[in-house]
Amino acid sequence: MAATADLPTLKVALLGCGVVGSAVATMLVTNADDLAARVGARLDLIGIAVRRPDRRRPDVPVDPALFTSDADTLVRSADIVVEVIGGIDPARGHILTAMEHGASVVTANKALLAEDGPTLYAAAAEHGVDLYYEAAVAGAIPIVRPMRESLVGDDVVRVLGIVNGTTNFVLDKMDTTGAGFAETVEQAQALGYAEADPTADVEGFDAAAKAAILASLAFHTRVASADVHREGITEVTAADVRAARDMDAVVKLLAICELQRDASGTPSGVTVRVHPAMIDRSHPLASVRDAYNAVFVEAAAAGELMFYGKGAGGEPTSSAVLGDVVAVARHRLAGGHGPTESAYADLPVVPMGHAETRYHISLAVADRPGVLAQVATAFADHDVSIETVRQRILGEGDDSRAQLVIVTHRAPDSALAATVEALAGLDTVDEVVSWMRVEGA
Ligand SMILES: NC(=O)c1ccc[n+]([C@@H]2O[C@H](COP(=O)([O-])OP(=O)(O)OC[C@H]3O[C@@H](n4cnc5c(N)ncnc54)[C@H](O)[C@@H]3O)[C@@H](O)[C@H]2O)c1
Ligand SMILES: N[C@@H](CCO)C(=O)O
Ligand code: NA
Repeated sequence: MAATADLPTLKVALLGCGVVGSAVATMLVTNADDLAARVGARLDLIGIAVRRPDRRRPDVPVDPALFTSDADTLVRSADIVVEVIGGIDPARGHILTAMEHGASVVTANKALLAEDGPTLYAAAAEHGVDLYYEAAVAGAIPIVRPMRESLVGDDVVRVLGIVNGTTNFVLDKMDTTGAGFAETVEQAQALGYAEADPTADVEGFDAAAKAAILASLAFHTRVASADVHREGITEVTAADVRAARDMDAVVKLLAICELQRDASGTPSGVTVRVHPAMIDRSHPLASVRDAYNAVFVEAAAAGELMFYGKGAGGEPTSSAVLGDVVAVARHRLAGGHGPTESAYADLPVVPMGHAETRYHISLAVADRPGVLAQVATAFADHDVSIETVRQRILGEGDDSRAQLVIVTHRAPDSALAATVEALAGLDTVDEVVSWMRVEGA
């Protein structure tokens, strides 16, 4: 390797030394020569801000004197600040201070970007620095840079993502073992996938933040976490998973970002939602197993693309962070900048009721003449067109019951909700056993 000792130096400050931060620090130190050769400058780790600087960290091969509890002072003297503390504050304040003092920022903080990304972008533009965040969506998988750069000449029309590893692990295990939700979450915790408090994952908050970031990038508009329709996986039952199997589908927690157009074909809004959905086993996303992530993108000219890999874990996530560090370091040396915020389209986020998809509905009904006609009328009354109906007779005689499984054509979510309410009110319907959206067609 060519000597790198004489190269110029860029000062890197690391904020946070947890799962991601410790892997980033390790890579910065152990790969120092290669990184220097790739950047054209040595990346000098000048400090690591943590809550408890005195704690021993034998796994992190750095000089213990680098640890400090004073993040505010540290960021003022850096060229590049890597923020892997997480959460909104104080991470936001440190990033803004860093930018004010001329540092480019690399962050993995999806929560902050999805809550207040425009403030960070504005500060980066004001101070002429970079804001990079590949690790914030789907960990190691390159998806932010493809959306911001590779696909920016095309028109993205839809993004379907499995962007949370914990929930994918749980749903995959429910599918392969037939087990219920609670016992599968316990297994995920035992294996270290799910946190002790798995709320952010299983209730879809983590996926919703990633969906907001993806939608903003895909459609050149601002979408925040609060704009995302969010349903988690806590209500998914073993029966739902079996019902999906019966129609050769699998249940996934999907992040779905779609462009809506008016009658003239002009983009008129976006829908952004996170919820469990059935997806046909022939769809590429159905093959995403265990805790893996994948993002399926449909673009006008490129057609369909899928990005697949590890969405979490210290080392995989640090790969994305280091890629960003090299990119912003190169810009500093060459005197250029990466992309700024692109929100010119300024599209409204349309309410969930306007989102259109297909639905799987399972009903317990009486087995007598006219039942099917009544059920079909409830769908027709709400302009929801039925694609398939399957009936299974349960029991015999006057009191025999039937299970009806109906799959619809595409319909607005509000129409489906009204149909389900009408079905529940029919005297021939014992119960709307379950309903779930069907995606990917
Ligand atoms: N863990 C993953 O797999 C993963 C994947 C993608 C993105 N991320 C994101 O990376 C970020 C970090 O995640 P993590 O899993 O490493 O978290 P973590 O909890 O393991 O680490 C957080 C670190 O920040 C430190 N910290 C907290 N508050 C601080 C403060 N006020 N000042 C200084 N240090 C402080 C903690 O001491 C700890 O060292 C989060 O934004 C997370 O969403 C994590
Ligand atoms: N908790 C997340 C990883 C960090 O985004 C997951 O399970 O995918
Ligand atoms: Na990524």
